[in-house]
Amino acid sequence: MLSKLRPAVKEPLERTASYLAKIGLTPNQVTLLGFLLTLIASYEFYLGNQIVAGTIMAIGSLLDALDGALARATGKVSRFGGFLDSTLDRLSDGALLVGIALGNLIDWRVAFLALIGSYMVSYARCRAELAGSGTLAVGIAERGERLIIIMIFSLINRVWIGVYLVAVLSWVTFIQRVYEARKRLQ
Ligand SMILES: CC(C)CCC[C@@H](C)CCC[C@@H](C)CCC[C@@H](C)CCOC[C@@H](COP(=O)(O)OP(=O)(O)OC[C@H]1O[C@@H](n2ccc(N)nc2=O)[C@H](O)[C@@H]1O)OCC[C@H](C)CCC[C@H](C)CCC[C@H](C)CCCC(C)C
Ligand SMILES: O=P([O-])([O-])O[C@@H]1[C@@H](O)[C@H](O)[C@@H](O)[C@H](O)[C@@H]1O
Ligand SMILES: [Mg+2]
Ligand SMILES: [Mg+2]
Repeated sequence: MLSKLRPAVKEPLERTASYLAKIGLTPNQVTLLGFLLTLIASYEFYLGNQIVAGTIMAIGSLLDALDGALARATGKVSRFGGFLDSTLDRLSDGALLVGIALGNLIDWRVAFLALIGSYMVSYARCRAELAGSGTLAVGIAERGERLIIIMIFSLINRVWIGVYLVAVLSWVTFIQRVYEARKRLQ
């Protein structure tokens, strides 16, 4: 869903990316910086500081949109950069939910369901694309949506609602992707 917004936010992202280029940052550095901020946000969840965590998470996630924009704007797109971006996304998804669960902000079993659901969404896309489906950016709760849900509910000190929603919507998205993959890979 949110990935359809890409063309609409291309220009402000490019402008911000050109600023990052000016201060000498490389795409991989931006990827790592975003990851580091997400780890700090996870620790803040563990401490129970949901609003601080949600705010840091927003900045970290924004950097995730900016690393690719920077790579494209400066001709520094690399296969390793794409690999690093996606791999650190998985670690970030895990760290956030572990931080929320260890901070006792949610029943750990719900966090567990949300985590496996999120991983299945990403894995289904990756595996289907490898099998030749073409870009499988489909479903109600792609990564951008899942992050925004967690952010919004953290900012109102109700992250548990966000995790419940992700636990349900990620599995719905996984099923949507399985159906779509079945259609495309016949
Ligand atoms: C509470 C406040 C105080 C906090 C302040 C923060 C605020 C300034 C902004 C808060 C916005 C917040 C809601 C942001 C949430 C954004 C979040 C949902 C974004 C999620 O990210 C997913 C995003 C990116 O996905 P990918 O990583 O897959 O894509 P790319 O990185 O573009 O490309 C990958 C591709 O690039 C190559 N590559 C990558 C890295 C690398 N090291 N090397 C490489 O070569 C390689 O080819 C890879 O394969 O998903 C995108 C979906 C969509 C675009 C989401 C749009 C949301 C948007 C960001 C919202 C903000 C818009 C706003 C108008 C921007 C203003 C900028 C501002 C700073 C002025
Ligand atoms: O598949 P998903 O979790 O909705 O979302 C994500 C993709 O949109 C993104 O392009 C990729 O870099 C991520 O690692 C992740 O796979
Ligand atoms: Mg990125
Ligand atoms: Mg990323």
